Amino acid sequence: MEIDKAIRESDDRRLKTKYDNSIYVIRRALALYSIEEVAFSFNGGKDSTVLLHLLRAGYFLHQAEQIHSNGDLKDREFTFPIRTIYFERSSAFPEIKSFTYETASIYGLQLDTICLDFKSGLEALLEAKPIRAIFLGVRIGDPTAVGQEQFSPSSPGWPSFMRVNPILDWSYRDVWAFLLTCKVPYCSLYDQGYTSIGSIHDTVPNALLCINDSNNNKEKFKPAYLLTDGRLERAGRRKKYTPVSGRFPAVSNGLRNVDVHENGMLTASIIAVGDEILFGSIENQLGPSLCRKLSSIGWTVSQIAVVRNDIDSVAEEVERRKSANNLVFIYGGLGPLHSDVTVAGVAKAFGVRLAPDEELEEYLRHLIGDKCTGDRKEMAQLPEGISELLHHEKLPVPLVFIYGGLGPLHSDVTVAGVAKAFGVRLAPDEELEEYLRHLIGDKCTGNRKEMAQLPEGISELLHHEKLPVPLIKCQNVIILTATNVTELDRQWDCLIELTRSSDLIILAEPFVSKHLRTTLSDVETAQPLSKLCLEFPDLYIGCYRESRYGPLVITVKGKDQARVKAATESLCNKFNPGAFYEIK
Ligand SMILES: Cc1cc2nc3c(=O)[nH]c(=O)nc-3n(C[C@H](O)[C@H](O)[C@H](O)COP(=O)(O)O)c2cc1C
Ligand SMILES: Nc1ncnc2c1ncn2[C@@H]1O[C@H](COP(=O)(O)OP(=O)(O)OP(=O)(O)O)[C@@H](O)[C@H]1O
Ligand SMILES: [Mg+2]
Repeated sequence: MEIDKAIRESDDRRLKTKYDNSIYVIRRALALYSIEEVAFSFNGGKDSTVLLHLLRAGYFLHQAEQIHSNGDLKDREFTFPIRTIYFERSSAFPEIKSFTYETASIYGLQLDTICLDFKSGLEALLEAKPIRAIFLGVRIGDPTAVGQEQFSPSSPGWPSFMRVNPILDWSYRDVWAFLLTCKVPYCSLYDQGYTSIGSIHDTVPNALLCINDSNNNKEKFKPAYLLTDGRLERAGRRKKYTPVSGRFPAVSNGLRNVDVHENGMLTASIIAVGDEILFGSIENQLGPSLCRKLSSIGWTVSQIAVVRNDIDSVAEEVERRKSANNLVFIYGGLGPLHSDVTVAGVAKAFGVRLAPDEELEEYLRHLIGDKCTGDRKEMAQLPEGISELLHHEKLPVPLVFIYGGLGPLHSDVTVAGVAKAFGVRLAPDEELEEYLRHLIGDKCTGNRKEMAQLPEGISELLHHEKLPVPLIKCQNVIILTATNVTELDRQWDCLIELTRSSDLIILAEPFVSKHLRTTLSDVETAQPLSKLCLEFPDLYIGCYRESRYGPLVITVKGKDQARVKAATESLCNKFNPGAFYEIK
């Protein structure tokens, strides 16, 4: 098969992995459902074009296996029997319509054109045909992908079928790598700067691909595959799509949209995650250091909180802080350990699930290598809520009464089939995983994949050449990976450098402050200080003692140097000369 050959001959390892995983999902689906029970939802878009070729390759391999021809099946003997459904809309681009029909004719697709809306169309289709599973070209990052897995039952209120999403974890870059490597035709709109296609009413070419042609004053656009940052894929989609994805930069860099606090101050909150800090075993050194850094760029820190390594504690704190502050910084609890719950806590605070992020995984692959493949975890899944393990000391792995088709291969579908028969999903089973750990060892812990999960739809990676792994930003929450002050210094410098090119953190006017020291008692200073606060409501006026009966230090802080000076003079004038002296 041409596609399989093109991928095998390519030296793009990442693409090979994506391809293999998708083919695995397709073959699994074809093993679970008969050919009459599956359908392919095709609309001429780039994602469904990728899926078409994957399905053809997957079906070819499936059929070759079925007829034991050891792959001898020739391309020319090959027909593609999977029913293909196309919801035609009057608002679709003519180029999309014509590409869909041309493609159907080139590849001999059995195209069912449906002119109803999705839901009614599916209801009618499922009534007329025995379809139980539909392949879709949905990818993580699509607004409709939220909450979906590779196999996801249709939503409540929709007719009942299984949504199969073989390219759920493909990135924009993967899609183009595939289409270009396999040299397959795609809709001409993508060569005119369209990067994701909705209807004629909501889609324009992506402005990020615009080349200004000064000669004839006309806008020209580069082809879609030249868009380097896939997160900007939907920048040409208007209305409906614009505000949905947190990954869309107009929103994710949205600090400018966040209301500045009542007094014109930008406020940040700091959350440290660490049982050890609460036990008193280690000090929270990053908090004070971060306060100084934020203060140096004119920000006010409203709170430093320390929370336990516990998802709910993190989630509660983040939820409370994110709406009350322009930015929240969180650190600690990051990594593969059981106590590393920060990212999950942030996801929970935003009410989204954790989803695999390939870009982050790619960074982690460079950092921690290829050791972890996660097979064991995949095998350790059982039908949820109905499974019981039957232990016996003579059995290395406990029994579940059924045999054959058990293991990590694509043809090992028995457990999934049982789950399906009971209408429940497969869920990880820790007990079984423990047995498998003893049996097949610890080589495959899937740590890297686990660490490469991010809150879905709201995460953005902040790259900087000086950082081995990018920082993570979930809307207005920045996750710092620093574990000591030196690492924090480096990460902070990178954040500030990124800010200069992309408005990440607003650099506010810096504070001006004066510190006055006095040996006057606090009883003597209390009233004049209260009056001073009323006179200068725009300034921060605070005091602290160096010891219970020792000198008092008064701080006057604000953004206007003249006001700070006036306030300190006013205070000094209320007392005898020499009662206060300024300290640094
Ligand atoms: C075959 C198929 C199955 C779908 N199943 C669901 C579903 O189960 N739940 C749901 O909310 N939307 C479902 N949708 C709708 C899509 O999630 C989504 O609304 C649509 O693709 C967005 O496209 P639009 O912007 O053109 O409306 C389905 C769409 C298709 C084509
Ligand atoms: N009108 C439609 N008819 C059939 N399937 C559709 C239709 N609209 C969406 N789909 C299904 O939903 C998937 C996701 O749609 P989406 O618009 O995100 O991707 P695409 O159209 O393939 O590519 P692009 O992101 O470039 O528009 C499609 O791949 C297809 O499987
Ligand atoms: Mg589309």
